[in-house]
Amino acid sequence: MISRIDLRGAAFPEGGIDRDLLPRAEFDVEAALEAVRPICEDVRHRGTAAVVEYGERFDGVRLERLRVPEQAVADALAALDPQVRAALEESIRRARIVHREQRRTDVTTQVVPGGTVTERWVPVQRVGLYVPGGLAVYPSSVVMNVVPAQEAGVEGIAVASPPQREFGGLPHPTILAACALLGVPEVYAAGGAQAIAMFAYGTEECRPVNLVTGPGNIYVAAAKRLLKGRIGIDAEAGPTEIAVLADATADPAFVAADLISQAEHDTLAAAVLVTTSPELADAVDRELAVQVGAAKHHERIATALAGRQSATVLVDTVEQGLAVVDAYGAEHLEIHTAQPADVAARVRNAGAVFVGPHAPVSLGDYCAGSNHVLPTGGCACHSSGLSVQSFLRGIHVVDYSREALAEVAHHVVALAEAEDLPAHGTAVSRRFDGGRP
Ligand SMILES: NC(=O)c1ccc[n+]([C@@H]2O[C@H](COP(=O)([O-])OP(=O)(O)OC[C@H]3O[C@@H](n4cnc5c(N)ncnc54)[C@H](O)[C@@H]3O)[C@@H](O)[C@H]2O)c1
Ligand SMILES: N[C@H](CO)Cc1c[nH]c[nH+]1
Ligand SMILES: [Zn+2]
Repeated sequence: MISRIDLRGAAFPEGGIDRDLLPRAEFDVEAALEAVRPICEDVRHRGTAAVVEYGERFDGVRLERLRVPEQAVADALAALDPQVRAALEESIRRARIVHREQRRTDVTTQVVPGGTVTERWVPVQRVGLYVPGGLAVYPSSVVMNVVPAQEAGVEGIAVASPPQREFGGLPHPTILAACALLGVPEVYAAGGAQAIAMFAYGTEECRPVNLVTGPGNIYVAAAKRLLKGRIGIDAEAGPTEIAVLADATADPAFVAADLISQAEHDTLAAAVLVTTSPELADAVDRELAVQVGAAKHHERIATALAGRQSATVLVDTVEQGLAVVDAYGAEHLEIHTAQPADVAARVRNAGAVFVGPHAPVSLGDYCAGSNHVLPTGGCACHSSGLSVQSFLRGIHVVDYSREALAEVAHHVVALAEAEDLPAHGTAVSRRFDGGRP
C-alpha cells in the first residue's frame, strides 16, 4: 500500500538532494489557491452573508449568525466529560510550562555612550485562531493556539471553527468547552477559507484581526497564503506529515502505528519512512497491513498511505537518511535509530523532532508540552512551529543624545550622498549647522 523509492547507490550531492526525488502531494497549497481566491473575494465584499453561504455549501449548515453565544460556550464546559476535561487541563498545564519560558525579554544595547537601541517585544493586538473541524474535531488545537497567544500577552483573541450540523450549527462542543476552559468567549462558527477571510477583512459580526494562526486542511493553508500581508500568519500548517528515520534497531510495530496515527488526519496526509534496512521496511509493510485493517478510519488511512505523498525511502546509511529528511523537511520527524539523540541533534529541517521509541508524534499532538501547530509542505526549512514568539513583534527603539548623533553625523551625510538622497543627510546636519552644506 505504501510505495518505495530506492535511493541506495544514488549520488548524494553536498548541497543536499533534490526535493523532487522525494514524495510530494499531487494536490498541494499551490493547487488549492485557485479554489479559495473567489471565496476570499466574496467574503471581502459580502461579509457575513458570504461566510454563511459557504458554510451551507461546505459544511451543510445554514446559520443565522456566526458568533457563538457566550452562554453556549459556558454550557459546553459544564457538560464536558470529566475525563476529557482532566486531559485538556493537563495538556494546558504542560503547554503553559513550555510556552511561558519562550517569551523573549527586551534587550537594550548601548552602541556608543549616549546611543542605545532597544528591541522591545510587543504582542499583536488582535488575533484570529483557526481550529479545524472537518474530518475530525480538534479541541487540542484550541490549546495549542490559545496558550502561546495568552503567554505572549495578546489582548484580543477570537476563535473560528467549522459549524457542525449535528450540533445545530455550533462548532463541536469539546472545542467550545476548551475555549471556556482557557477563558476565550469570542468564538465563530466558520470554517475553511471563508473563516480566514472573515478574520482578514472583518465582517458585520467579527472585527478584523492582525494575525491568523492555526492548522487546517489544504483550503485553510491556501487562504492563509493568499491573505498573508493583509494579515500576518504563522507557518502554513496544512495537511499533516510524518517522516520516520529508522535503522534495523527500530520496532516495526511502533513505526507502523506512528505512520498510521498521522495518516488518520486526512487523505492528503503524508507518511514517509526513510530507512537503511530493507528488512525493517518489509516488516513495517506487514504491520501496516494488519494495523490499518484494524483502524477505525481505515479507508482514510489507506488512501493517505497509498497517495503519492507517502512512501518508504531506502538509503544506504543513516547519514544519507539525514540528507533525505533534511531535503523533505517534514512537519514531524521521528528518529528510531541507535543513539537517536545524537542523530536528532544533526537534523536541520523539521517542524518538530521526536527522539527514540518512546516519543511518538501523538504525545506531541496532545501532552508533551510542545506545540502541534507546525509547518508543512517543506516550509520547515524556513519557518517554525507556533510559539509565543509567533504572537510578538520586535520594535526597535532608537535613543541617541545630541552628542552621540554629532559623533556619527558625517557618516550619515556621506551615505546619504552616496545614495543620492541628500535630504536624509540634511535632516541630520540641520541639527548642528542649520542645514548648510
Ligand atoms: N500542520 C499542523 O500543524 C496541523 C495540526 C492539526 C491538523 N492539521 C491538519 O488540519 C486538517 C484538518 O482538516 P479538516 O478537513 O478536518 O478540517 P478543516 O477545518 O481544516 O477544514 C474544513 C473546512 O474545509 C472547507 N472545505 C472543504 N471542502 C472544500 C472545498 N472543496 N473547497 C473549499 N473549501 C472546502 C470547508 O469550509 C470546511 O469548513 C488536516 O489536513 C490535518 O492534517 C494540521
Ligand atoms: N498531528 C497534528 C499536527 O499535524 C495535531 C493533532 C491534533 N490532534 C491530533 N493530532
Ligand atoms: Zn495528529
